[in-house]
Amino acid sequence: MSRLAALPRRLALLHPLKKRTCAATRSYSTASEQRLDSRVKIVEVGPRDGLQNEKNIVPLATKIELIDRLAKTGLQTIEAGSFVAPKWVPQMANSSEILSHILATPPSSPHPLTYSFLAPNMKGLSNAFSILDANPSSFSTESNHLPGKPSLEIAVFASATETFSQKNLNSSIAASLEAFRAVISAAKETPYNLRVRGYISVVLGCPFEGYDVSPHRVAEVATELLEMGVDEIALGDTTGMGTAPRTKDLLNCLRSAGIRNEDVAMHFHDTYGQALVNTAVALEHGIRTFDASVSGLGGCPYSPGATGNVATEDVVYFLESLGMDTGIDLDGVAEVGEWISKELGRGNGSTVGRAVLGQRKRKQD
Ligand SMILES: CC(C)(COP(=O)([O-])OP(=O)([O-])OC[C@H]1O[C@@H](n2cnc3c(N)ncnc32)[C@H](O)[C@@H]1OP(=O)([O-])[O-])[C@@H](O)C(=O)NCCC(=O)NCCSC(=O)C[C@@](C)(O)CC(=O)[O-]
Repeated sequence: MSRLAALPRRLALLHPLKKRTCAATRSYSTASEQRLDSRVKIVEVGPRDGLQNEKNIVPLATKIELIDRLAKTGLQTIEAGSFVAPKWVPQMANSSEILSHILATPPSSPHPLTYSFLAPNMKGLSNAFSILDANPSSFSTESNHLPGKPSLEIAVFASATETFSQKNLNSSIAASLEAFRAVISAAKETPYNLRVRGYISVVLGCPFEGYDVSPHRVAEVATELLEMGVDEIALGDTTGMGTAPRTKDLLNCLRSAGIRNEDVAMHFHDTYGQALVNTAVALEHGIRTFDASVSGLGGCPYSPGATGNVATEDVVYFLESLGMDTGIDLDGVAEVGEWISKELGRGNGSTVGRAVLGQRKRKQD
């Protein structure tokens, strides 16, 4: 059954549960949720979330090389750009060129590849559509898989707090959700039939409102996005303020609200060094999709003090050490991480990346 066909049943489940309190965490998960599946999906967000905060404009050729190199490491979903207002995030201004490149010369890969682009409003989505219209038959859709042609995904991004929503989108949470409704429905229309991801930022701490972020509010926003038709909710610990107990409480709250683990991705930043601990909590809870950024690049321009996403190399090493299967070549990602760090003139932010490359060098010496 397709995801869309499954939606009404899921919504029928969600509605009566919407007002459940988050205390009701007992025995709600289904047998399939409890089954410990060892396959984990890593969403590489380096080329977008990782680069968007870089002060100096990264050359288009470097961005494209980064995306192409990452696609050869076994990563199957790569967030490649962002159709936002350039005066808000100048670094993402050449996302049209990036999308054009991906469609014109998709990297050869034994795996199907999906590229994701943020679009906060219809203006951003129209800009993405104009590239798709100029390149028909160059991408797969949810309903029409074309061998060797990448799939595309659009991501909208809501917030769990009003202050962050104003700072990031210049609008209230409610107004942003109304704008997303149009984006989601247009993205899903024929001929595009695109997958849509719905981010929720600052779910475990807000740079303006502190630790007091209500998990109930997160569950409400997630429910609204799912009702609008998003295929996945990505929970952003934008500030890295999340801790193990609070990650657990949040996920229990979402479960109580009827949100399925398979509809949830975790997006951890490592500002306080808690990202892998929180990853373990989410994994134990049954989550199987995690965002990460090569060499720990990143930080949100509208979240002062937030540092990078958890490094892809660290997440891969950690998950594989637990017996999980990421399908990613650790050495390959470590090389990309070292390369992009040098290109950006910064240190490699991945502990594992440095260790892997250091060990290789010692062997060679
Ligand atoms: C939503 C707006 C546009 C509202 O911003 P606004 O200023 O209220 O928008 P507006 O409608 O008044 O338009 C202002 C100007 O921008 C243009 N414009 C308007 N929209 C677009 C567009 N899509 N693409 C290109 N141009 C656009 C529009 O045409 C106009 O141009 P002008 O008439 O001045 O020449 C703005 O707030 C914005 O772009 N915000 C994005 C901020 C952002 O990208 N933040 C980072 C991503 S979120 C994140 O990183 C967190 C995440 C996802 O990683 C997860 C986590 O860790 O939490």
